Amino acid sequence: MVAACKTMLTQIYEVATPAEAEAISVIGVDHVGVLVGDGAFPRELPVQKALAVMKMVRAPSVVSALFLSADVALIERMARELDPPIVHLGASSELLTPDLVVALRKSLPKTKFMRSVPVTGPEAVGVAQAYDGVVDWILLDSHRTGDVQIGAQGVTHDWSISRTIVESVRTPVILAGGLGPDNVKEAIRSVRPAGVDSKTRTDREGTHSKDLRKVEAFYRAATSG
Ligand SMILES: O=C(O)c1ccccc1NCC(=O)[C@H](O)[C@H](O)COP(=O)(O)O
Repeated sequence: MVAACKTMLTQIYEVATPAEAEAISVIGVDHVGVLVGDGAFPRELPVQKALAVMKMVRAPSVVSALFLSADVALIERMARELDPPIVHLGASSELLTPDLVVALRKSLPKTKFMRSVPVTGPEAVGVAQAYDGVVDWILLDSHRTGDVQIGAQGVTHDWSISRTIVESVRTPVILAGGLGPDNVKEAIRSVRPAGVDSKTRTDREGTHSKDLRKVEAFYRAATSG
């Protein structure tokens, strides 16, 4: 029997249907990631659809509501309507700065916050440090130059930079970017994050719907010692 490593946090995006939400929480994934917004980005769920997905998440799993928008008023309004335990901010670094995140936190005091940080080079260390103590989790992700949002690239980045960040901040770090069942153990060994995230490599090939066998394999690989 494989011993479970209960301390490794797991997070799966993007969960877009009530059935996926229920199944993924039953697997034991800690954070069930739902992409929400006003439709400015592809596949964003509006409030009513997101609520139907969130309703099916079984405790102790919780919902992480991802906003790719940098429109703070929109994020605040939708977060009030959804009331998710976690708001995940995925707008690019230039568009959504730490001072705006601090202001958002003040207006949503009961909500936990996660901030994506693009790991594009050594400058990512300073970007991550600017969020240290500002958010509850820092998510280190791959980024395509010019994108106004961070992530969903399906590719890994330089894990040595991510390791440096893990060693230089106190805030728990979740590693994302090109992770799947086959490389998550190596990623954990290399970076030593508090948690791991997967989107593309736990999708059904060529789609944005989840492959539950891949999700379960990812979860098992991440949490077995
Ligand atoms: O979940 C999405 O659909 C999404 C879309 C656009 C940007 C980010 C998105 N998700 C945020 C995450 O935290 C992802 O899970 C992360 O970017 C990992 O992506 P991948 O490299 O595809 O595993």
